[in-house]
Amino acid sequence: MLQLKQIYKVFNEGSVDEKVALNHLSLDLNEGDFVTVIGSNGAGKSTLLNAIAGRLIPDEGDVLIKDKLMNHVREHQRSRYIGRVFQDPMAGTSPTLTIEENLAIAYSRVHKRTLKPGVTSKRRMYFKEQLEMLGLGLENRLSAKVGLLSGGERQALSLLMATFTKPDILLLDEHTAALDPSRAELITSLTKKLVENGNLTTLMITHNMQQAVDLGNRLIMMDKGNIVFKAEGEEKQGLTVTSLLEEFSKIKSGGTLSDKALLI
Ligand SMILES: Nc1ncnc2c1ncn2[C@@H]1O[C@H](COP(=O)(O)OP(=O)(O)OP(=O)(O)O)[C@@H](O)[C@H]1O
Repeated sequence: MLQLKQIYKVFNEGSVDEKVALNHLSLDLNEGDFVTVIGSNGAGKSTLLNAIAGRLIPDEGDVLIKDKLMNHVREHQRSRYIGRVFQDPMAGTSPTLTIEENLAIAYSRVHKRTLKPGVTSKRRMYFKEQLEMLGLGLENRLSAKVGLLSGGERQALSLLMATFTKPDILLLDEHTAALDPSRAELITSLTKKLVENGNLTTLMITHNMQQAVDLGNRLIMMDKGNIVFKAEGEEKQGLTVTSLLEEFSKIKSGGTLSDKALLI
């Protein structure tokens, strides 16, 4: 479903600030793979998601979605294939538009040919059904301006907007990190449900080791722009926070390791 071949990205090349953010990274995801992505600050996690989404173009390497080369497909064109949720709950929705209008925009991004002015009653029913899955009562507030929603409600709506069109790839960029613990838990369980229901191929960056262990069927750990540890299948299921920290410790050649090295 997604192939990354030898992706290389350097920032500020030739200057004292030169930084290799992605160092010939390769990754192959099958349909329905749910990969949690961990790694310390500056490891290249967000750059990886930006390269997939087309927000930045790698200096070298290929990005393929469903065997189609994406290197020259711009970010707004790739949004047909890719759903993305950011850390900031304000980032994925328009506050001055209603819940229904926000959903209509997300819908039309994918169903371009079916775009009609206004929201038809059939489509409104569909939006209501989708909102019901969130369990937050938003299906009864279709005409409410999104700016009036709480951070958690807004992030749930962003998640729904990124998933209900069944994108080929779902990118989650620390999407629970800015929420209080109970809301973060809600968004985590919604993520699990929506990804499983849609069998969505997903990459989720997190600094929460427990979340990285609990969610998904694969895990990758990044360091210095490349993948330094990966687990899948039974190995992934058997991972614990302690075993992950031990792996990281080994990779960092025996340095004293605290949770902080990965969490911060
Ligand atoms: N636009 C940019 N210009 C210059 N340097 C950048 C840019 N974007 C990222 N970098 C650098 O590339 C490296 C990788 O950054 P990236 O944001 O991908 O890391 P990350 O693993 O997502 O980190 P964090 O967990 O802190 O979000 C960092 O050293 C960062 O400073």
